[in-house]
Amino acid sequence: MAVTGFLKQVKDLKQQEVAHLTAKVDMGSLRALAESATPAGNFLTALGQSTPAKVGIIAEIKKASPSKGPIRPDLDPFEHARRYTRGGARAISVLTESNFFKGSLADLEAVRRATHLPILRKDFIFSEFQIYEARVAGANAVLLITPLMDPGELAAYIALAREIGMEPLVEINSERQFETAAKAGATLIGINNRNLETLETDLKVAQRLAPFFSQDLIPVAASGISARSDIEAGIGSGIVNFLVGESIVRAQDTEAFIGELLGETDRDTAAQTPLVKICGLTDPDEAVQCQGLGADAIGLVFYEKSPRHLSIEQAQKITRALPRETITVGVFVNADHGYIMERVTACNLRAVQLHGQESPELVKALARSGIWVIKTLFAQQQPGFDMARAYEDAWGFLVEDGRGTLPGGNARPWEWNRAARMETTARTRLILAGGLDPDNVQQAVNDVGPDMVDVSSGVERAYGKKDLKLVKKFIQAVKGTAKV
Ligand SMILES: O=P(O)(O)OC[C@@H](O)[C@@H](O)c1c[nH]c2ccccc12
Repeated sequence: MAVTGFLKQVKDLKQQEVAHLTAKVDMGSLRALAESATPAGNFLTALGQSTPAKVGIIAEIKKASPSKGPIRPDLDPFEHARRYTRGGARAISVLTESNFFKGSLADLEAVRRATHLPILRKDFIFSEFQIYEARVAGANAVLLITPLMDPGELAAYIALAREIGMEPLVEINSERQFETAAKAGATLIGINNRNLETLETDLKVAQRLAPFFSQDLIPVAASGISARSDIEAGIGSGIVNFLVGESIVRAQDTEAFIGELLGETDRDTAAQTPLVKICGLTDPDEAVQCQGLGADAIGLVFYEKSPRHLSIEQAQKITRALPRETITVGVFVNADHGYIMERVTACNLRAVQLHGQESPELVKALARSGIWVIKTLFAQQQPGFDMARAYEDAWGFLVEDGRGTLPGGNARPWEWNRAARMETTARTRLILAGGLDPDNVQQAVNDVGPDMVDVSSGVERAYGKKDLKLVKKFIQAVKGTAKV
């Protein structure tokens, strides 16, 4: 498709860049790598959950732009992604284009380490190479810009992205482009208020095009959104997902600004619903059912003295049965690096939970390989809550009492709110555990405000066997609803 203005300029430049890169790679092995990548999160599912009362904000990492020049050149993608996550963003968009937007794939990789939210790679994509590359770096979605390619190519790239586990966000700026995108098979369609040829922004574009969308298509409004009133105008025309770049990046208080866009008046009551981790599963069917009920994370115990201990083969059966977006967590007690990594690799684990006296060095070494490390800190045992600073590489802290006979899963409630007072450096995630059950979890969540709650015995009928009715009741108590 012939393009003009800025779009032509980028297209020419990027085509050369991509030709140069693809000359050097073996596309077959890159595709194999992309197919085996299983980043957490599902972009389509996440956006599908938005409603007029709870809109989805896709917060963008954008250091500079062609129309504005530098926006925030020193932006740290890792720290910013954490702020977006805490503030309640639904997904994160990362501009990886380097010439005009000063982004990189390394930025996307840093965001991947920082969050469990789904990630969109924003770039000027016109080759399968860039789609594979996005997946390998940890993306759950890629941007495809309709006027940048022929309708046939667009359809092929949409299919390719889905084949390797990503959902494309297909961008349009006119009625004609909408027709092309819909015919090519797009589900998520980004209405860019900014015309990429002239770089002019007009918020009315999304409102004008939204009425064309049928029920099975999801519109996402993008560009120029800077206030709650812009979101409300979008809601008025049937849009419930919004992509926001510059104004979020420039905000003084990122979390508060996202809260404003979401229409939250009281940050405390609007705090994010915690994720739910069901721990100590031993059966693939049960694990799949827990996931189906809304469990975000599944814990697999690799500790021989535990009644819920799994062999590598048993654990593989469970992780292979689960959908890609499930956060699979291997639980270890005083195991060494080799023992842990063998299981991470064989079972394709997303995270590890270290439930003994593991050293800060081990946490650091594991975190370096891109695994999310959850370190357990105990109220009544070492390492205590005062050790948080020493474990600064941890993705999160699981807080437990530590009095029971087993290292975990003792079904004993404790003074949870001691954890709420815990001091951490760059607020690492807080995962509340120990004695939680369907009857007490709501109170515990209100008292502590954790990022995740963890339960094992509280939803069991026997060691390692979950009572699905209790699992459902537990998830309902945390999230207000459970899936059916
Ligand atoms: O910073 P804004 O005005 O909130 O815009 C964000 C986003 O829509 C914009 O970055 C964008 C939309 N489509 C693109 C395509 C390429 C590069 C960038 C974009």
